[in-house]
Amino acid sequence: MSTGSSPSSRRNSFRSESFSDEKDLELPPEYGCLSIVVLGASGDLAKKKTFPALFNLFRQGFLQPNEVHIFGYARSKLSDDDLRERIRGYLSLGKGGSSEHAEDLSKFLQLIKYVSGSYDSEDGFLLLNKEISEHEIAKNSQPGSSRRLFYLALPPSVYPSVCKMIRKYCMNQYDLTGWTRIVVEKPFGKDLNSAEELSAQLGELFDEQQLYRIDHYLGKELVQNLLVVRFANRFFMPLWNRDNIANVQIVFREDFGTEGRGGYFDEYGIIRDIIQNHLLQVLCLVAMEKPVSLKPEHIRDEKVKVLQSVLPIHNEEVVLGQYEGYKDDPTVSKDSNTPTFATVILRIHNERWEGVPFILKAGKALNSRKAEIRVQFKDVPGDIFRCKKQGRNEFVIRLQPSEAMYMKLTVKKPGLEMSTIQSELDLSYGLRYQDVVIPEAYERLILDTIRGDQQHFVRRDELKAAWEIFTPLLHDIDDGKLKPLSYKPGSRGPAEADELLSKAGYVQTHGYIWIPPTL
Ligand SMILES: NC(=O)C1=CN([C@@H]2O[C@H](COP(=O)(O)OP(=O)(O)OC[C@H]3O[C@@H](n4cnc5c(N)ncnc54)[C@H](OP(=O)(O)O)[C@@H]3O)[C@@H](O)[C@H]2O)C=CC1
Ligand SMILES: O=C1O[C@H](COP(=O)(O)O)[C@@H](O)[C@H](O)[C@H]1O
Repeated sequence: MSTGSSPSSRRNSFRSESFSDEKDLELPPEYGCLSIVVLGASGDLAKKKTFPALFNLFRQGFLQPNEVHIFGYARSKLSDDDLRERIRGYLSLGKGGSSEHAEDLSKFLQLIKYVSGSYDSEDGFLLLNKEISEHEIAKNSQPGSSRRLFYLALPPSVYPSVCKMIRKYCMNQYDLTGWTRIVVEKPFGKDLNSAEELSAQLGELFDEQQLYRIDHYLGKELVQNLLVVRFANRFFMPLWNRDNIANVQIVFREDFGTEGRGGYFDEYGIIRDIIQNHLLQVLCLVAMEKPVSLKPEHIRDEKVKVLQSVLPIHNEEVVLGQYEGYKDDPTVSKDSNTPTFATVILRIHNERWEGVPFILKAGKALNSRKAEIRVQFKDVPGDIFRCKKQGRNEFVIRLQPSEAMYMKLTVKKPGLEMSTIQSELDLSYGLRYQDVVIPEAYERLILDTIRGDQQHFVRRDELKAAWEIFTPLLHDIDDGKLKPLSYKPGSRGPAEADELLSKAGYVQTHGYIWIPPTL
C-alpha cells in the first residue's frame, strides 16, 4: 500500500494524534472483521461520495484488507464487476495517478461485492446476511465480535423498511465486542412531524448509539476547527458576545443550479437542503457555550441549548428567491413555489447573543461558489482614526474553497503619511499547511462511525429542535403564503436580500476584497 508507512501504524497514529482523550470518547476496540454495506450502491451519492471516501480510507491504511469487506446493495441488476466499473472513474488516483495508486485501486475494487435485492423483502436481506456471514467466517471472526456498518445512501422514504429488514435479518450479535451501526443521510424528514415520525420508527429498531445521522458539513476541516478556535484561544473569549459582535453571517453559495437533481430539490428547496441542516449546524458551533468536556454528549447538549434558544422566525426577516430558468427542468413543477435562494435571520434569546442577528444565507445558481462564516464586530467607540470609514473589523472563516481564517482590521498605511487602510491577518491553509491534504468530509465522518465517535453526528433532540425552528416558515412557503422573488442565474440573488442584510445592521466594506494568496 502506498501510504509511506505501514497501514496499521498510520491507523494507530491517527488515534494518538486526536485531541480527544480516549476516555472522553469511551471508544470500543477498533479491530475485528468489518463489513461496510452501502445501500443504494447504484446511486449518485454512493458513486460520488461514499465509495471515494472508502477508497481514500483504504489508501491511508484505515481499512485493512484482511479485516474489511465492502458490499453494495440496491435493486438494479448488476454484477460485482458492473458496480466496480461504475465507481472506478470516481476514485481518484491522487497526484500523477502513479502505478502504485493503480495497484491500490485494483486491490480496493476487489474488496467490493454487489448484492441485488429490494428494500422491503426478506429475500434480498437474507442473501445480504449470508454474504456478510460468509465473509466473517472466511476472516475467522468470532461470533458476536464482527462489526457491521450499514450506510443508507437512499431516499429517506425507504429508511423505515430498510431499517426493519436490517434489524430482522442482518444484525451482528453484539454480545461480544462487535456492533451494528446505521448511517442515515439527510433529509431526515420534511418538517417537525415527519421528522419525529421517522425518528420514532428508527428509534423502535435501534438505540441512539447505533444511529449516525450524517451532516457532511460537520466533517469539513474548518467546521471541525470552530471549537478549537473558540475555546483554545484567549483572544476570542472576551470578544465573542453581544457587547462586541454586531452580526454573524453564515453563507453558502453555489454557482450552478439544481442540475440533474431538480426532482429531488423541488420537493425540498434550499431551506431544507442547506439551511435547516448544514448552516444551522455551523450556527450551533459558532454560538454554543463551552461544553463541559469533549465528550460527544457534552458537545451535543450545548448545541441543543442554542437551538432551543432560537426565537420564532419573523417572515419579514426572510427573503426568498428562485432563479430564472429553474422551472425549465422537466422534473420541476411548472408552478413551483420552491426557493432556490433564501436569507433568513435567526435571533438567539440568551445572555450572550440577545440582539445579535445571525443571518443564514444560501443560494444556487449565484455568481460564485463559497461557504463562509463572517463575524462582524461593532464600531470602535471614541474613534480617533476614522476607522468607521475603513470598515468594521471582521473575522471570516472560509469553509470552502481555499480554506482560510482571516481578520479584517484597520492598520496604518505604510509610508510617510499617517493614514489608515483596511488589511487582514491571514491564515490561508493552502499557504500555511502546504504538505497537508485536507480530508474530504465524508472520509472523516465514515471513520468516526467506525470508531464509534458520535460527536459530529446529529442527535435526535438536536434534529427535533432544528425542525421546530424552521417548520412554521416552511409551512408558510408550502402553503404559498410566501413567494420567492425571481433572480438572474449568475447574480448575487434578489437585491432585497442585501437590503435585509443592511437593515439587520451589516455594514459592507466597499472597495475591499480578500484574495486568497497563491504560492
Ligand atoms: N447526491 C448527493 O450529492 C447527495 C445526496 N444526499 C442524500 O443521500 C441519499 C441518496 O442520494 P442519491 O444517491 O442522490 O439518490 P439516488 O436518487 O441516486 O438514489 C440512490 C439509489 O436509491 C434507489 N432509489 C432511488 N429512488 C428510489 C425510490 N423511490 N424507492 C426505492 N429506491 C430508490 C436507486 O437504486 P436502485 O433502483 O438500484 O435500487 C438509486 O440508485 C438521499 O437521502 C439524498 O438526499 C445527501 C447529500 C448529497
Ligand atoms: O447536501 C448538499 O450539499 C451540497 C453541497 O455540498 P458541498 O460540500 O459541495 O458544499 C449541495 O450541492 C446539495 O444540494 C446538498 O444536498
